Amino acid sequence: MLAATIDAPTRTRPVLEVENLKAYYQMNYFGVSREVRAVDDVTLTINRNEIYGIAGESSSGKSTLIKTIAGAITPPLRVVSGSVKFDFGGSQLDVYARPKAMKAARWRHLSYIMQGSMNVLNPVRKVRHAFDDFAFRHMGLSPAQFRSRVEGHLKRLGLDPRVLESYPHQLSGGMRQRLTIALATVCEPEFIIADEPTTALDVLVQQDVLALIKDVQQRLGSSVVFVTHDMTVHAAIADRIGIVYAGRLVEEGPTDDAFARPQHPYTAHLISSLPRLGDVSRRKALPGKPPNLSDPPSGCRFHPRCPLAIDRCKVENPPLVSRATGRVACWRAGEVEVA
Ligand SMILES: Nc1ncnc2c1ncn2[C@@H]1O[C@H](COP(=O)(O)OP(=O)(O)OP(=O)(O)O)[C@@H](O)[C@H]1O
Repeated sequence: MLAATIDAPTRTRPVLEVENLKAYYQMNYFGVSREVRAVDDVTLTINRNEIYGIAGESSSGKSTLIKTIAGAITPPLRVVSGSVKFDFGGSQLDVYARPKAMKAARWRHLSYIMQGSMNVLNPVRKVRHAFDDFAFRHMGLSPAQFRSRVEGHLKRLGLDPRVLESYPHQLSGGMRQRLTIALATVCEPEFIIADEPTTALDVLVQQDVLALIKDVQQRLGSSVVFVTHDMTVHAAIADRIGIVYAGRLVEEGPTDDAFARPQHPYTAHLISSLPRLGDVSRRKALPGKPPNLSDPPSGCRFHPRCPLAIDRCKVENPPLVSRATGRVACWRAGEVEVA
């Protein structure tokens, strides 16, 4: 389906609604148990036909959030409360109320591009087996029709179908990542989840892979949610961006707005740490370290590192409230300057 055929009300129809989601790692060390609150009360909505980027530094909970959205959780991770609901063209899917339905929806309606392409490409089998193993049974086609569909899909994505006869180790990292994207999209899913889709690729290949994600998203009219700590990747493809700090969503809005007018001091910090052409001055590092998520700070979790913190921030957790173009959780929202 082409994006151009999607009318405006359909485009703004939510395809995913996450409400008050809490997902914790239940750890037990020598009889002492503790919870790592990696996703702590996250509420967000993703619309049809949009690319939503989740940003934040390492260990902020980005991967755990999208794993939880994908229903791909295993112990010690546990969903403590909240809900994740998809609406695939009128058919509702409540991920944690009906986990079996989620299994059936994978690949067909929803695909998940995990970190590292080798996870889905078996090193000792030719690439075509990955397509046979993951996609064939979801497409209701004869083997010959399936093969022709896969080859057509690869060609549309600028890939030579002969690559199906290669072993993963014969291909470059960029090619393997392109194949992972082709694999994740061959069933034309409405929703694509990607974890660090371009990390470990060099800059030029990275641009290629980003263009491919954008192209396939537009071609299918699907929604994409992806995670990366790299703000330049968000700037390149995300329509909207959600900033996560210590397991919580602290700011969300259209990417251009978030970059031009960040409302949260943490967003401002992420943006001001980006290198700028011709600017050789040293970027100011944020003091301190990201908090321990089994014992996070009281009030606003960012307060120990925040240049604008006031007493209220130490005791009261700021709610995520709507602003003109997005949402922000900060008692001093809007008083921020990008250095
Ligand atoms: N399997 C696990 N068991 C226990 N704790 C975990 C596990 N995986 C992640 N965590 C913890 O959960 C928190 C969030 O980790 P997560 O990987 O979701 O962050 P992230 O923002 O995706 O980081 P990165 O960018 O480094 O991948 C961290 O404190 C991390 O140590």
